[in-house]
Amino acid sequence: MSLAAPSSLLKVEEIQGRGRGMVAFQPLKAGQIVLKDSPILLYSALPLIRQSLSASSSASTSCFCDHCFRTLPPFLLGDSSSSTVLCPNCRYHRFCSSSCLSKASNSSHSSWVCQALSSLRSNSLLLEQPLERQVQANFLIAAYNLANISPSDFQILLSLQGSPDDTTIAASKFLHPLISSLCSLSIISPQNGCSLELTSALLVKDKLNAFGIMQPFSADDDQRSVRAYGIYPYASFFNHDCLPNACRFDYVDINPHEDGHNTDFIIRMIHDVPQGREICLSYFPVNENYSSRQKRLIEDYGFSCNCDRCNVESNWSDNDSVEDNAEDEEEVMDEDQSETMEASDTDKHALEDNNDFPHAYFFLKYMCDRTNCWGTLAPLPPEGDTPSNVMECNVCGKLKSDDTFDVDEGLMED
Ligand SMILES: C[S@@+](CC[C@H](N)C(=O)[O-])C[C@H]1O[C@@H](n2cnc3c(N)ncnc32)[C@H](O)[C@@H]1O
Repeated sequence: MSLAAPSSLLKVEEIQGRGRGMVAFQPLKAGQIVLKDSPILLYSALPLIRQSLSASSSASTSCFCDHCFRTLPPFLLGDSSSSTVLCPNCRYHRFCSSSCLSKASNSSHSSWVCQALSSLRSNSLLLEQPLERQVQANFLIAAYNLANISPSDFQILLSLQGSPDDTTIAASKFLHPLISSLCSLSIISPQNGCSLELTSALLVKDKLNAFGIMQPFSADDDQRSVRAYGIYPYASFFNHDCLPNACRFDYVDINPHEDGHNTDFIIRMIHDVPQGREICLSYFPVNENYSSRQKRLIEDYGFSCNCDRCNVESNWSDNDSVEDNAEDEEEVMDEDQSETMEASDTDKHALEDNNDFPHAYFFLKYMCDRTNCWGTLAPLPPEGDTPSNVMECNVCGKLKSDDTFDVDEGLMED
């Protein structure tokens, strides 16, 4: 199944050596929103049996809504003032409202999912497995459920990039017998069957295409964990670049409660690009060094990166970090250079010939400087033809003006 073009701004094209990718269909402006996407499938990144939030037996059984993944307030048994609701069947999964429970009962927490997850929670073989295997089980339950509740979305999932490799085949050899023994899997997915091959194919689609929906940013926590994973049908066409020209924003826990779009993504341009240029995201924070990026890209996504930045950094010693080099560059950059860097990325290439670290401008201008954040900054959307000079961090949400002075956040709320 092929998806229609996601918007008039982008088209999906075959890119040599990279499969499909997203290409600018017209010149794009810094801050411009080029895509809004909603997940076709979401699943929890937590272990099958979650730790309680406190040692008390009356403590919460989970800390996110099991449908929209909004953060839930602590839940005390017997507290009738709590607006959160438990699934009346399993009494385990919790939802932020009766409306979310009702939506979930017809979709993400169907009676099949409810029974399947309950049986997995009593499977000692699976509970002894590492977290990754348990989360893959969560995914497979969600994916086979999708086959039943939305066959067209299931076909979209199957059409995403990825063919099974040794790792996913090994995982499916363990998981497939477990999942296929669950109550009437053949009823849930009649037209697709439930073969070992299908389970392997699903696992690799997930591995290469799922986006992590992170815990809220906290300056005290340098290891933000993932609360859930989602499959986004259009956003999964973006290829990776270690110097991205667009970045992903989500407004989890911020989007209005009722609208059902808590986990939607917005992709915004970091800077101007001309028509025909490929639009790429970075699949992880841009501060990682060359060897750790290459390792992640090979292990998690099955390719080695040969982007401009990797070509430069492959010659650095292992101890060099972008921060060290960016600081060195900051000292030598004069006013004229800074202005050049605000211009289009055609100008960027002019800078490249002269520096050991031609991409220093990116880290100075587009990397958030808040402790433990490592987010990327993109301008707010332009108003008409007028570009915004306010940059927003896609991790901590900090707003700052393009000339690096913090913006009064009260003023920004209007
Ligand atoms: C989320 S998908 C991106 C879209 C994908 N190219 C497609 O055809 O659907 C991720 C996969 O795209 C490919 N890919 C992404 N960025 C790449 C890059 N910079 N160089 C080579 N392959 C890349 C890898 O196969 C990766 O596992």
